[in-house]
Amino acid sequence: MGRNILIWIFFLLLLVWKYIKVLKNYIRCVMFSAFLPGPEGLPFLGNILTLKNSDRLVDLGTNASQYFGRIFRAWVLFLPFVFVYEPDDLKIILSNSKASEKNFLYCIMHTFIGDGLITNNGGKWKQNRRLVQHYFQIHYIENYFDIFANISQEFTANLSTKKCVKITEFVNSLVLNILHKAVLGISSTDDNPFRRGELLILKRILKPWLLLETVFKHSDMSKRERRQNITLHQYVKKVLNERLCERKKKKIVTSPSLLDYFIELMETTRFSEKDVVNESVTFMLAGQDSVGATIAFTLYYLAKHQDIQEKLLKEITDVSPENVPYSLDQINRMTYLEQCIKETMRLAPSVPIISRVLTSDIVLDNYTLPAGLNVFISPFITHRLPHIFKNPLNYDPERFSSENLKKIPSHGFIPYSAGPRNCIGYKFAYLQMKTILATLIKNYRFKLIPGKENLSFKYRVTLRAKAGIFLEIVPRSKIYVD
Ligand code: HEM
Repeated sequence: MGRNILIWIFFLLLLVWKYIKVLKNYIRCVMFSAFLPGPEGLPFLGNILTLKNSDRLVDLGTNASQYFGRIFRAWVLFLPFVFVYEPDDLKIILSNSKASEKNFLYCIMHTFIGDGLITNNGGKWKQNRRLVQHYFQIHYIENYFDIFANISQEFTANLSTKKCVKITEFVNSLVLNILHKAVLGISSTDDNPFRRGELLILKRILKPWLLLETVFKHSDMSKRERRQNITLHQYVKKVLNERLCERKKKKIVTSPSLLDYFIELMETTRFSEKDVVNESVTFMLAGQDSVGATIAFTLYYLAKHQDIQEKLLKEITDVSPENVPYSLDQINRMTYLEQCIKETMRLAPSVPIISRVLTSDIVLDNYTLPAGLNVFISPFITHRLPHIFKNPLNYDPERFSSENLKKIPSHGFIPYSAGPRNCIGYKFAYLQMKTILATLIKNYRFKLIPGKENLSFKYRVTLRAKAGIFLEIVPRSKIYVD
């Protein structure tokens, strides 16, 4: 009896100690943030309403360093968030995975995405990242080239030339078809559930009582997200089961998909069947809007800057003068195309913000950030710092020529984040985006439409064009089809 009481007291003290530590950290974060500059907020709500105002967000993102200096804070209710955007500071935070982890905002995504590399922390993330990383080496990625090239060509051949095409819709459909084939090894259909997914993270922050898991799980929003999550997981599980049946029948897979590699891991390592499904869903979602938005934004900037589009066309036709499908080597030689994509990702990074919580104090040049602090890292802000990129609002692919590239400081260009939790799919994304854009630009000229010349952003988890992007498409010559 006496021993039981002692054990209870021990656990109680442990609990009290844990909460005292959390409280102590919270008070340190509030004290630290209270003295930082930042946008004006409302009592109690803080800066929540700013999240609804895309124009204000773009203004803050473009002028942060002029308004606030090196770092600034924003409040979501009583929680402070600190924005860090100078390359030297980012290097310290992003390269030290022991000092920072993904924070509670990624738990919000969990209901929809489920477990996977994006949402996991700790040992599970470490194990799966190490196993999956192997299949993202360039020689594996290059195996997908035929999928990228064939589907791009098929879509380009069927692109109707109209005075006004909603380019965002066209590109998203093209990217989803490619992902289906490359990740799941099947062709996409019109009713596949990945066409309908929606992350409700922003809507949830705008109704902050829904940030409490106990309240959220009874809401319609939560039910909708859980239904979507179940549908996506069931869909992938069905594809996996069919694939496993084919393997039992010893059907030979000529061009393996990512799912085939995951099955290989399942058969040889601790990667479980659940991991196969979770990671496949994660990769299907991670590779969709990010790539789609970058391609659509690039076409917009090329339509706006006809001289740059002409220069790019010259590179494409110099490398590939014949009207025949590209080879991998030709795509790899298109360096100006890569510069154009990078310049798009500088001005319009499709992941405009990522977030971390500090697990220990971090010393920067002028500040010590306290443990427990929620930090926002915004490629959108960093890429618009005028002391890193002169005339930051100008679209100029020359910034990424081999000569000028050396002048960009480490962590000055971070569209894929950096450090151990950087984007695992970035080589996949570059090759895919280059192949799609080279196919489109060789066959069509893209032009702005009078009255729809302006691009205004809206922030979701990915950056989007407010009302979509509409362009005029003019055929260059008769298109080639196999
Ligand atoms: C233009 C295209 C893309 C951009 C700009 C992009 C950007 C990013 C960024 C910024 C992160 C870090 C997120 C964070 O720390 O919160 C990330 C992570 C990730 N990305 Fe991408 N991404 C792109 C394409 C892709 C593609 C094509 C795939 C897969 C096929 C992919 C898979 C992932 C995964 C699995 C992670 C989580 C990695 C980890 O934490 O270990 N991404 N991406």
